[in-house]
Amino acid sequence: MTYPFLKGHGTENDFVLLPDPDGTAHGDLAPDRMAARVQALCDRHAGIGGDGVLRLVRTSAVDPAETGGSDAEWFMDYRNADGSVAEMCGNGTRVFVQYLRESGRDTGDRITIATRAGDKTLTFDGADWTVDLGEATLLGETEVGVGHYTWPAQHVSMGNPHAIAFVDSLDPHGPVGSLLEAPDHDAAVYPEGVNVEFVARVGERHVAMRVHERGVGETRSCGTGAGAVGVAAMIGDGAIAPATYVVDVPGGRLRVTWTTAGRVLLTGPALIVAAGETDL
Ligand SMILES: N[C@@H](CCC[C@H](N)C(=O)O)C(=O)O
Repeated sequence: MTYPFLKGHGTENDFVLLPDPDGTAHGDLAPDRMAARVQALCDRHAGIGGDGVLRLVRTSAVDPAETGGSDAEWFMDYRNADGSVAEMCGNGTRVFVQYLRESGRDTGDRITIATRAGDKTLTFDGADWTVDLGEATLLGETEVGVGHYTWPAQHVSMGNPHAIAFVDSLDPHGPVGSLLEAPDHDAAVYPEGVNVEFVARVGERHVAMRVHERGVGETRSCGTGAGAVGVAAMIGDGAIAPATYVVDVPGGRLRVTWTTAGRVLLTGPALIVAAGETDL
């Protein structure tokens, strides 16, 4: 049996999109088989390839325990490439609404979708999407490590967990290395795993980052990570809200605004690049 898919990315954080409006296309799959399907779709050699899967399903077709009883029409069912379920995906939200727009399912410039981390509202300025990620929760200091190097890190939740370490250099030949393996972290602080961002200062209100994502590996971008990094950098600089920082990622450029109300806004592109049918 085949089913439709699309491929899209936001600053090269890439996703397989699975339109499943009434929740029946994959609903027969037990959780372990859905995880296997996600792994097969995301496989870069034998599958379509992606950092994760975005299943697009009407909120009314999903257990309210997962959607938080949201009134939004669409629920973003996000899964990492290893099949694990995550609370949120910042880049994924932009790609999700870009698909809604291109498919004519919702042509508005302002769209609210449900996620496991609550409703997220996105606005379109004609080129980029801005997602209101909500408030960052600052959870204190921890430590991350690569090989025999360790760094102090900020523990920030954007609905999903992040550890942010400021470093002198992001060079893969330097201490941060190739990030082929997950950085060391405190399992007591992060029992569900963590997304680790390494950040270098580039200039005034301008930083660059590399990220090792939980459930994926190193990716070309992480939207919730960029949001958390922006806030950590602003706090480090003693910046007064509202403030906007540029966050460079290997796959492009994102902008992060911290509003006077304490909300974190993430702005960047979203592209749908392919569509087809698969039997994976
Ligand atoms: N790439 C995403 C984050 C995806 C989820 C993450 N790997 C996790 O497990 O928390 C983003 O753009 O935010």
